[in-house]
Amino acid sequence: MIIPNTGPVLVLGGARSGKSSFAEKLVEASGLPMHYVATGRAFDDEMRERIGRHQAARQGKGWTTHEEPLDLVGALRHIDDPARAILIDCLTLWVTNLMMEERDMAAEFAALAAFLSDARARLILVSNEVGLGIVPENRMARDFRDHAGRLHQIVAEKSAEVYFVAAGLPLKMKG
Ligand SMILES: Nc1nc2c(ncn2[C@@H]2O[C@H](COP(=O)(O)OP(=O)(O)OP(=O)(O)O)[C@@H](O)[C@H]2O)c(=O)[nH]1
Repeated sequence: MIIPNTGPVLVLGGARSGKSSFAEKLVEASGLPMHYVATGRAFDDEMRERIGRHQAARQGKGWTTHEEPLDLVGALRHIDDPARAILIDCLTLWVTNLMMEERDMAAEFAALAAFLSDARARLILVSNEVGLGIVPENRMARDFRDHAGRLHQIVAEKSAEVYFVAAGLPLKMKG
């Protein structure tokens, strides 16, 4: 059975909260061909190892992987199709990559919002909720937290469903 696509789904959570596996289950339950858009970059051995583990976990399950650290909207437009389910993992790494390249954050977020308004594929977007702790000591970390918070509000507004995952348990916040 194919569940109707009512609009994008945003899955938020902390590190190791189980948000990615919850999001993967939503995509698998769609019954549609599954596309994984990774924004992560292998900067060091630890990240290479992590990415390798994720790739191994998806192996043989029918996922098609796309790696796009910066032009997320371009990559999504390229594969947007009503007969596909697309998992975007994750928005906070995209924010990190945009900041590293000193991109215009407001313009990038507006482009994503515009895409979400008319996207045809079933979209599941994963992101880290990073705003719950104490105020970060350095300026860059504070800017990152603020960009992520703004982006989450923009994406949540465009989403049909929003979940917050903690301890492997999803809490539905919208939809
Ligand atoms: N470049 C690239 N990155 C990938 C690939 N698969 C996964 N990743 C990245 O790995 C990241 C997730 O890594 P983790 O830190 O292990 O997971 P997490 O999101 O903190 O953990 P959970 O809360 O359990 O989901 C994602 O945000 C992806 O961008 C891939 O095939 N290529």
